[in-house]
Amino acid sequence: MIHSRSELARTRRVVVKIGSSLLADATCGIRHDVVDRLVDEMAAMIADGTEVLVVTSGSVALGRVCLDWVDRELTVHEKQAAAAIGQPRLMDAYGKAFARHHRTVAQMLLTKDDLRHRRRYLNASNTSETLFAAGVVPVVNENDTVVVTEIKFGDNDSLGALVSLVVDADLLVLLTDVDGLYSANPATHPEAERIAIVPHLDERHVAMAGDAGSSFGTGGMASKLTAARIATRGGVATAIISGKKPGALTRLLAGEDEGTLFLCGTDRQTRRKHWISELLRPAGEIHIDQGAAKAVCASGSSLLPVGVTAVHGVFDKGECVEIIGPDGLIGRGLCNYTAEEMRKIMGRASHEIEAILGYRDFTSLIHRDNLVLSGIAAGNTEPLATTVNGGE
Ligand SMILES: Nc1ncnc2c1ncn2[C@@H]1O[C@H](COP(=O)(O)OP(=O)(O)O)[C@@H](O)[C@H]1O
Ligand SMILES: N[C@@H](CCC(=O)OP(=O)(O)O)C(=O)O
Repeated sequence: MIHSRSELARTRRVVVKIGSSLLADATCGIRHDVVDRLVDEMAAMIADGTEVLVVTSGSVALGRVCLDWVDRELTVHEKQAAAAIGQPRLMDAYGKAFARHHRTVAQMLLTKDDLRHRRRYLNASNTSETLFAAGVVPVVNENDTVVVTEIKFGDNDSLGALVSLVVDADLLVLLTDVDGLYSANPATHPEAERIAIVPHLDERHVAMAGDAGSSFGTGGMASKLTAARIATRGGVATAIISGKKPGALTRLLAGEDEGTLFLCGTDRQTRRKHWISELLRPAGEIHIDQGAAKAVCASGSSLLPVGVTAVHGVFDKGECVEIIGPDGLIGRGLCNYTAEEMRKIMGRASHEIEAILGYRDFTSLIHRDNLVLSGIAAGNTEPLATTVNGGE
């Protein structure tokens, strides 16, 4: 895990997210000069032994330029159509730019829904491992043509953060048109100052973030901070740097003072727990009494039926539920029994499960390996992340 700038020189695997504001030009479409320059830097990093995965934006922006749909708001379907036009152009640009360095690129189009399913999450992970092993550069974007509101990533910053967890990167770099987080939006506050290092991302930093600076960007600085929080909590340091400054990426990885570096929290969750806390949508609630809350929070125990006072919702085995204690949300976890079964065994001792249900696969309702405490229950002040980018 990276805890200082000097450790960046040891980066083994990096996810580089490139924003639309860098790649798209309202008159000529894709900025080949920018793609070529960034690819040159990434190819040099790969040659030095660092594995690179690119998360790229720009398909919608490029499609808009192509269709001359630049000066108006687009409907969701128009954005999807624009993405279908822009995406092959993007891949063509990366393919040609990396080919100059004798590198092959591979396209991976993902949706958040893909990553919610454990098997698909692991498939995405295995595919990228295979590509890394073959020396190929994976280029990821959201699968814009198939997403609808409930499965859409807030933006590609969050996609970059989630992908950095999927591939177990050491570093996520968000390349944009500004060289880091400033004390206020520099587009409107020229006196704002760059924040060089953020040891612990908190509400003060969120309050500094404003909207997108260009007509092609989405989410602005706020979405980059959401991404930094997701990644750093999962043990992936995150940097926001300017993609407009030649050599900035190279200097960052050499440990020099570029952009803003967000250090990893000390409370790294396992990848599985991070998947539970960041990606899954709770299907119900389990209410527990004080004794169970204490066992789960203070002793890290599995949740047993004896401490459960109520079960709300309809859910299957393996689904994610929220755990509510007498003082509020405690955490979330994956269920070993269905909601209907849980209602039958709640308040009862584990040895009674078989007599009540006719079988007993587990003594607990939620095993501690599948249970993630919320910030306060876990002993820190950050609230539990329930959704990416506050959406859904
Ligand atoms: N506190 C801040 N510090 C730096 N940039 C900020 C801040 N608040 C808002 N911004 C804006 O965020 C923009 C970058 O976000 P965005 O346009 O969505 O980029 P991208 O397309 O690269 O994802 C910057 O151009 C800047 O105007
Ligand atoms: N998947 C979309 C990403 C849109 C997006 O998040 O843009 P940005 O804020 O520039 O990273 C596209 O390729 O246009």
